Amino acid sequence: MEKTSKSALFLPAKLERLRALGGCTAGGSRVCAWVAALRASSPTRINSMATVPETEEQNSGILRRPSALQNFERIISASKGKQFVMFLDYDGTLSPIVEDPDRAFMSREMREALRDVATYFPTAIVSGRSRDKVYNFVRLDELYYAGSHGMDIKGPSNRRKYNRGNQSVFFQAASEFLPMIDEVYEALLNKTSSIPGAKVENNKFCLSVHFRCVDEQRWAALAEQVRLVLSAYPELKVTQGRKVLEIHPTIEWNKGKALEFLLESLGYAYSNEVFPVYIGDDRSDEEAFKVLRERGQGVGILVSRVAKETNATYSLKDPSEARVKEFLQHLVVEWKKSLMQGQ
Ligand SMILES: O=P(O)(O)OC[C@H]1O[C@H](O[C@H]2O[C@H](CO)[C@@H](O)[C@H](O)[C@H]2O)[C@H](O)[C@@H](O)[C@@H]1O
Repeated sequence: MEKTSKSALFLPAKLERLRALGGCTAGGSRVCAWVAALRASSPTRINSMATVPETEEQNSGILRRPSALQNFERIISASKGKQFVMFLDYDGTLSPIVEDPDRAFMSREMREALRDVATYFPTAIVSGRSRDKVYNFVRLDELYYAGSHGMDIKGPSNRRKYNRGNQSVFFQAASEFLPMIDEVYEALLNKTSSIPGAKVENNKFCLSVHFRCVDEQRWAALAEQVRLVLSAYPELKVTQGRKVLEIHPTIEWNKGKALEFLLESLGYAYSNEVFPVYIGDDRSDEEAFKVLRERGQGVGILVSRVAKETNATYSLKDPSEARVKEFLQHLVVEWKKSLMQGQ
């Protein structure tokens, strides 16, 4: 009698699991891996309006980082005598995650908190969005903006208070990729137009393919279109965000490099007098957390409802907006207090 191997016995169950992963039965392991990562990236949608909160159990075994709010005093005492520099991600950190990326507005209160922070500390937004788009949401001229995952950086035009080099800050890491990104954008628009809910966003030096409003059974089909289009562009790579595939040039540049670039522009490249704080919710923010960890400077703060593997030191729990705003407000109050005590 022919012997059935152990792996063959498991095959139907394995296929069933793959099917459950967004209709992932074709397209190879790359597409299935993307779909699996997308499923894990954000709360599951049960209808067009509601989300199911993820639970701690989903990530059992991973310990949540201590709360940045509960450890506020500790952060302040570590920063004594140093210059705070604030770095903030946009989506999911300063604005809530919503279904339509064009409507991810920041609240008036958050804008106020951000404006206050930027009055006292150099402050940068580091986002996957294009620089123009993120500026249009935030609309504060006194900030530094690093769009396209840090590949497009511009400092404030109207103020050089913190810029010790006193030069205006402007840097684009991937200009030569612009025509290619535009070409791939058109191809993706064309190839994904028949998939209901699919959205392709042009973020200038990178692209986002949104899965949030696509039926999960069609996720593999959408991911397969991305794979097919990109097979002609080995110069581009794909990373996963919150129900989004992000397409970037394969260059050694990311949010961590942008953080280093900005610290250098501010005159803090090799300084011990600086205390950078980076707050973000996404995989792409991990590069920046890692840089802080390696420099042994400042703190990375992960915004997340659940415990996750992270290079951040602290965390802020959802609702992200409320917690991030509270943290920024605390910082300003504490700073004003220290100024008064110093007088
Ligand atoms: O680096 P970020 O500022 O966090 O940008 C990352 C991506 O954010 C946006 O997508 C995410 O937020 C959308 C609005 O809430 C949501 O609909 C989407 O599902 C999320 O992935 C943005 O639209 C992308 O282009 C960015 O890459």
